[in-house]
Amino acid sequence: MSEAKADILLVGGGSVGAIVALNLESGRHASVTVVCRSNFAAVSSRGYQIRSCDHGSVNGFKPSIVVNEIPQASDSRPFDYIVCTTKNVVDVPPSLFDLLRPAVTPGKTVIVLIQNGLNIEKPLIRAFESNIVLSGVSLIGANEPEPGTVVQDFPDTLYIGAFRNPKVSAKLEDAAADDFVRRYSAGGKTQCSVDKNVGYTRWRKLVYNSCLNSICAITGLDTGRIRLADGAVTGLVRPAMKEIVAVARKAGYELPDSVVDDMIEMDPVTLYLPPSMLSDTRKGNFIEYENILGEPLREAEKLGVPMPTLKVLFHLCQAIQWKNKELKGLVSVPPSSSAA
Ligand SMILES: NC(=O)C1=CN([C@@H]2O[C@H](COP(=O)(O)OP(=O)(O)OC[C@H]3O[C@@H](n4cnc5c(N)ncnc54)[C@H](OP(=O)(O)O)[C@@H]3O)[C@@H](O)[C@H]2O)C=CC1
Ligand SMILES: CC(C)(CO)C(=O)C(=O)O
Repeated sequence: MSEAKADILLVGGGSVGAIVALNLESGRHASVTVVCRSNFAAVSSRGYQIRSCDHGSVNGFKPSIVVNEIPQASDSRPFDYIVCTTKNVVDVPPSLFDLLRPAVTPGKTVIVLIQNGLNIEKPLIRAFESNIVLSGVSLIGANEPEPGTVVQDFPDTLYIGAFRNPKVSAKLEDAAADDFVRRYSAGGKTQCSVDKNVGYTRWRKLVYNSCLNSICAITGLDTGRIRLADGAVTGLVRPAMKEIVAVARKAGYELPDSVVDDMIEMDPVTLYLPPSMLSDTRKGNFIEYENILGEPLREAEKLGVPMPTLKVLFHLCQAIQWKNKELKGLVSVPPSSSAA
């Protein structure tokens, strides 16, 4: 007898969310309800148009259900999993936990955060103390150049492991990670594996994200061009990456020296890959600078590790965020006193 499909709510049907939904649905061990926002009209009418290095061209992919607001959890059929693939922008309300609250069944729904950054689980574990929260670290290189059209340039590699919730048994957390990996992998077009050391994996990925995402977003250059640009790798990328490695080591995660070159060379130059933060600045979207730069900086301050390059990158990103907040009416400035 085949096992029942898991009921999965996927919040954030953008670049990563579309591919996650495709992997889950194609394995036939999950039924996915996708919450879309700006691309709702496109996805609900025509489905996703996907060009993927893993799946080829998939035109008109429609997950089981497409909605444009977070549904209320049903007593008779609660969600087994809520997968979050929104950008984690903690300095812009509403908070992720307030957004998810109606759909979470206490003690039942497993929350999976497929998002970049450090300490993203903390507010979720505080808000849902009887629920399991899993970490999803993704390498995928996906973009949505227009609503509902998704381009995936990098093979989907996803690491799933448990964030430890002191009020939930570690055995149940690990079993949930195993179950999710099995369902996600069932379609056979992805590399999804269990992550036994979530802290290490997240710090390792920060070597890329804190440095390349921010430097590309600030300069407007993709990762290929940043490697070709005069002085950018030696003057900016490498020093920033070494600072992340130093603080990770002080925090107990022994990253090897080779991680710096591994991250710089991760994508081929001619892929001209825009990291997700550069895609956001190009679209005028808010950026995830707090969890990608702010949290590592705060850890460094606690541990007494200097991060001069990261600090400058953080404040430049903070200024970019403020610019977008003003454009979107979230902050206002006093009237101009210029005579012009
Ligand atoms: N793209 C990539 O290659 C990679 C991304 N990541 C991480 O994965 C996460 C997702 O990134 P990515 O897919 O690129 O992001 P996208 O911006 O492409 O997609 C996020 C989606 O979430 C939607 N969304 C945001 N808030 C809400 C809400 N309140 N209700 C419903 N939908 C909402 C957005 O809608 P709207 O369009 O209206 O804003 C958008 O469709 C991030 O943490 C990112 O850092 C990790 C590895 C690689
Ligand atoms: C490493 C990379 C570029 C894609 O996997 C990423 O994490 C991002 O775009 O934020």
